Amino acid sequence: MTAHAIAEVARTRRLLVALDFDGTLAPLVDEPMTARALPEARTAVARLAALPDTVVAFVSGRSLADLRVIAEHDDASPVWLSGSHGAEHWRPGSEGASSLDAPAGAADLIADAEAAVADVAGAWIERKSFGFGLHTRLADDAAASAAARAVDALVAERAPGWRRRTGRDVVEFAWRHEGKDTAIAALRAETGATGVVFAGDDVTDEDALRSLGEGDLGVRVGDGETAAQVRVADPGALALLLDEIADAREAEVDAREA
Ligand SMILES: O=P(O)(O)OC[C@H]1O[C@H](O[C@H]2O[C@H](CO)[C@@H](O)[C@H](O)[C@H]2O)[C@H](O)[C@@H](O)[C@@H]1O
Repeated sequence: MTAHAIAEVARTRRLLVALDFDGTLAPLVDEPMTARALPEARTAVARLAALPDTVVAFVSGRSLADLRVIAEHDDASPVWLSGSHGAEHWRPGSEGASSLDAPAGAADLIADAEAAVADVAGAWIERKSFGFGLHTRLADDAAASAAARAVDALVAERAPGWRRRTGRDVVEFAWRHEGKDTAIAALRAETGATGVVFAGDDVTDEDALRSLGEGDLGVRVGDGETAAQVRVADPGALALLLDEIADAREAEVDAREA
């Protein structure tokens, strides 16, 4: 099944390989800014991005600026970026500036969320381009629930229109409502892709996976319900799969040029 699906998508005229970052290219870690893609994932991404009619994009919930740091991404990179779940973009040759115009009261709300969890062991607030995330990876279950209740109550009262998303030991709140489906639609249109590979590990990645169509390939990394056709165990297994896609795509390019 997997080999057949890879062979099919690799034959498409113009291929977009869109990849979630945390938990997909990079193993999850306790301190978010220390996350890095596995070396073998970096190698596979570089192989794919160097091929003709093949575009690689990272589609992440991270703020764009943070994504560029952890992905060790610079202005010379051929890798396209969608950050903040599709609300921020960087394209090759662009400046990648985002308009962050926060709604009234956002700064006070985020400061109050920080104060609300300051004494909860293992809980902390990540400030993001369009809101914030409550992290509880290092909290026990009771503390994590208490922190979520406190923050949920604040947002319900002061910003009921903000989008709430759950992830791996994180609850995020954002005044922008784009999802990874939006990111895939924009990337598909801008790249002229005729086939898309998307891989992700988390609930938010399912927005992208559900948006895929005929001729595309969805990959779920790890456990959990999914709309993906293919599942791999972890980022190491995903790196191997990306290498297989690169092999198949190279063969396709060679055949076209012969
Ligand atoms: O869409 P992604 O690229 O998967 O980003 C989703 C969130 O990733 C980060 O949090 C997650 O990874 C951290 C580092 O491994 C981990 O400590 C945390 O428990 C995970 O939830 C990031 O901090 C969030 O802003 C992203 O939205």
